[in-house]
Amino acid sequence: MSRTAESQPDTPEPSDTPPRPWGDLSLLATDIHLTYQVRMAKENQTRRLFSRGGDRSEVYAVRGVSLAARQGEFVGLVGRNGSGKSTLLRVLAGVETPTSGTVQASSKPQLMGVGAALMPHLTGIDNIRIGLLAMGLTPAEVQERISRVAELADIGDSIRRPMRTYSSGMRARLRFAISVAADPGIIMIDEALSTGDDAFRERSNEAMKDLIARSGTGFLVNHSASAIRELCTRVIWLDQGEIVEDGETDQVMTHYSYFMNALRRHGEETAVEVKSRHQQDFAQRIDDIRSAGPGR
Ligand SMILES: Nc1ncnc2c1ncn2[C@@H]1O[C@H](COP(=O)(O)OP(=O)(O)OP(=O)(O)O)[C@@H](O)[C@H]1O
Repeated sequence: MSRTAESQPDTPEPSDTPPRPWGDLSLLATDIHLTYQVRMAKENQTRRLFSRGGDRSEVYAVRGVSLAARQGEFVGLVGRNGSGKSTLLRVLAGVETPTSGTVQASSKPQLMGVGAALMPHLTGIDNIRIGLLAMGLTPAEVQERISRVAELADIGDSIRRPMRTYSSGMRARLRFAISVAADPGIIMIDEALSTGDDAFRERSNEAMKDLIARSGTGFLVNHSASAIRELCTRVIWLDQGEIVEDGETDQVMTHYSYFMNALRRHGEETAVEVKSRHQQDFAQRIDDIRSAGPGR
């Protein structure tokens, strides 16, 4: 997998604005496949127990995904359980290596919570300091942003207590606040926004929108259709590791909820028919674009 940081040209441009060889493109993934090797437990027929040492098998988690994301886009990844959303997100973030395919990004993606490995014996404030330093901020920048992080996390006086005394929700809120404060060009979030009460959800949604408005790019995995509809400008629907449809939020979410309803009410066979129709339409749109050639 190659990961490309934005490169500087040999000759400086006359303007103060640094040139962007990437234009407004921020991430490009090409033909990503990821297969996990798993060992199946062997059933002991007499004792009805499972033991190690069974056959090896493969789980095909991501199959031939290609996508491009631009600045200002907030991309939602949706799909039923096990469809490959989290695996794809980790590959795009560079924390998991695909079996084949490439991911290139204009800046290092920040998978929420990964850059800031929080330490249980340190206070919230110390964790903010260390987390922001670990994500590449200077000590002066850290000092300037500490209060903003504490405000967004909104965990009251607990910010001065050791992290080991926090509830899991408080930890998730602190992690989220640290990740956003680092102002990453590309942020990736897996479910975390569902943590917390309505007030926190509102504040965190606002913080995300601000980040994207400042030319960031976001990716969000979330099972809540309302969170996806509220935040995402575009949605990618995955099933069995493949893209079914990639497009405008309202359209993809309408098709996806139709598929999920079919699955609940009529079972797999009918749902797969619904999915195939949308997948074929999407493939046809891509073919049409390809045969029309580049626009002007
Ligand atoms: N570390 C792993 N080892 C083996 N198989 C894995 C591993 N992680 C994920 N898988 C499998 O890969 C497939 C995709 O999993 P993934 O977690 O990406 O799906 P998901 O769409 O995020 O699911 P969910 O909505 O349930 O969180 C599933 O079949 C899952 O069982």
